[in-house]
Amino acid sequence: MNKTSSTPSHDIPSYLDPNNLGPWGIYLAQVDRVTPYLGDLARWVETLKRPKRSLIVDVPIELDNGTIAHYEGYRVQHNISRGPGKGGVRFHQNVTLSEVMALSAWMSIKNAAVNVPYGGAKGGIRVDPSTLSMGELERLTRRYTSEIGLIIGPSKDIPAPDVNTNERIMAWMMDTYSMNSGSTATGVVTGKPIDLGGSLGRKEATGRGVFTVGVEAAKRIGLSIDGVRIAVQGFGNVGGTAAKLFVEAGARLIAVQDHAGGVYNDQGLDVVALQTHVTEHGSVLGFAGGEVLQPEEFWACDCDILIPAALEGQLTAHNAPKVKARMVIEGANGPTTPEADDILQANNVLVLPDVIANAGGVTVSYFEWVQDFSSFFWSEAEINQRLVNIMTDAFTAVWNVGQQHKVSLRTATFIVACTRILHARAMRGLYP
Ligand SMILES: NC(=O)C1=CN([C@@H]2O[C@H](COP(=O)(O)OP(=O)(O)OC[C@H]3O[C@@H](n4cnc5c(N)ncnc54)[C@H](OP(=O)(O)O)[C@@H]3O)[C@@H](O)[C@H]2O)C=CC1
Ligand SMILES: O=C(O)CCC(=O)C(=O)O
Repeated sequence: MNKTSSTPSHDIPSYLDPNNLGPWGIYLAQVDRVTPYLGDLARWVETLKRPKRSLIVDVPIELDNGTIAHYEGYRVQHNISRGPGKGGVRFHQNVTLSEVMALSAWMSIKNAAVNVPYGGAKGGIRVDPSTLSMGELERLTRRYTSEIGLIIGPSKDIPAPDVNTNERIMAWMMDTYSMNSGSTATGVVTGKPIDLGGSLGRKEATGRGVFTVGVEAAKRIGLSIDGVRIAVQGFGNVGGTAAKLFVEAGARLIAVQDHAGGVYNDQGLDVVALQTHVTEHGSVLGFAGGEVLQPEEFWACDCDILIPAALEGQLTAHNAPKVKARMVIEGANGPTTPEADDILQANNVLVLPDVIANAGGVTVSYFEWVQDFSSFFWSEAEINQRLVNIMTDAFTAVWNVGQQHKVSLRTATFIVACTRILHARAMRGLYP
């Protein structure tokens, strides 16, 4: 190709449309906000606006009724300057390439913010897994793993659980990759069952990290956890664990909302009984220990700490003005739109952003990966203590940058993380 016909260096491929209004567009807006704080490294910022690799795969499986169904799957490695790609796999009916790109980019930021030696990646399949039998789910997982096997591996890209995926799915992924590569490769995924090289503490790690940074931030704004009123959206792995830890520390869980409905009790919901109810009935709906809460009432409920722990785009310009909480802790990835961010900041609501608040999961995933490589496993107490140390130090660094530049904690986290990523990029140079 001659020079005049080559693509200009800042031509934007259509799938990277900067006017994208979905999660990818939100991520790009967040990068734009941090760019003025990057100094000389700003010359590399375009790197953050383009995923390194985006793989779209067709995942055909035979359903139990004999028909063949095709699902679209993705694995995106946003940035691998600091180490292998790392991030979860989501099975959900609304998964899109734009969403997976944004989730992979947030993984790059998160991993750099807590300084674990990874880049950022994420994967997913557009499927409602509740419509599949166990056999269909296993076939789907195994076929997807084989399809993305081109780019994953213990030193290339290491998946983990996310929405609607769990340790059983990680076991199938590990087994499929191992069969295809001819040796048992425990380090190819994290969040595995303990008996297959999983780590103690991983299941609760994201919620524990949410709790840890919540306590740290509360200290700084003079909020006592004892008696504090919390409301949680999403009562799965992250929301359920965070709620339980806050309640154990003396907080009162007054509202919970999941996909099917909401439940409220001004005197406090019994978190253990609620978890049992969800396990038995699949939702908080119908829980006898509280009254029904309408979806629009949830965001306006009279709480001190609000924890969105479900999906992206939940706190918007529409409901952010109603928030009464003093603090929002983002257990979910991307729950707050940039407009909502501005409204919350103007209303003096402190937002602890996803890219630091929910980093506990990947931190213990890192411990799992290290333990698998060394075949030497740590006690749960040791893991939890190391997790708390990393989260506390990372949060303190972000808090100090926020104070120094008088910016939101989201922008502060991006300053810390983007500086680390782009410094690594600059040191590595461009040419093979
Ligand atoms: N698992 C992990 O280690 C990490 C997860 N995260 C993020 O945390 C969030 C939750 O993940 P996780 O807990 O693992 O997922 P789970 O699948 O365990 O739980 C998801 C929860 O969100 C609820 N939910 C789904 N859609 C909605 C909706 N539209 N409105 C209200 N509630 C809804 C689900 O309710 P229902 O069951 O009724 O559908 C369920 O309670 C995601 O954003 C994920 O990316 C971040 C870091 C690590
Ligand atoms: O544990 C991991 O590797 C990643 C978890 C994840 O997907 C996330 O933090 O959003």
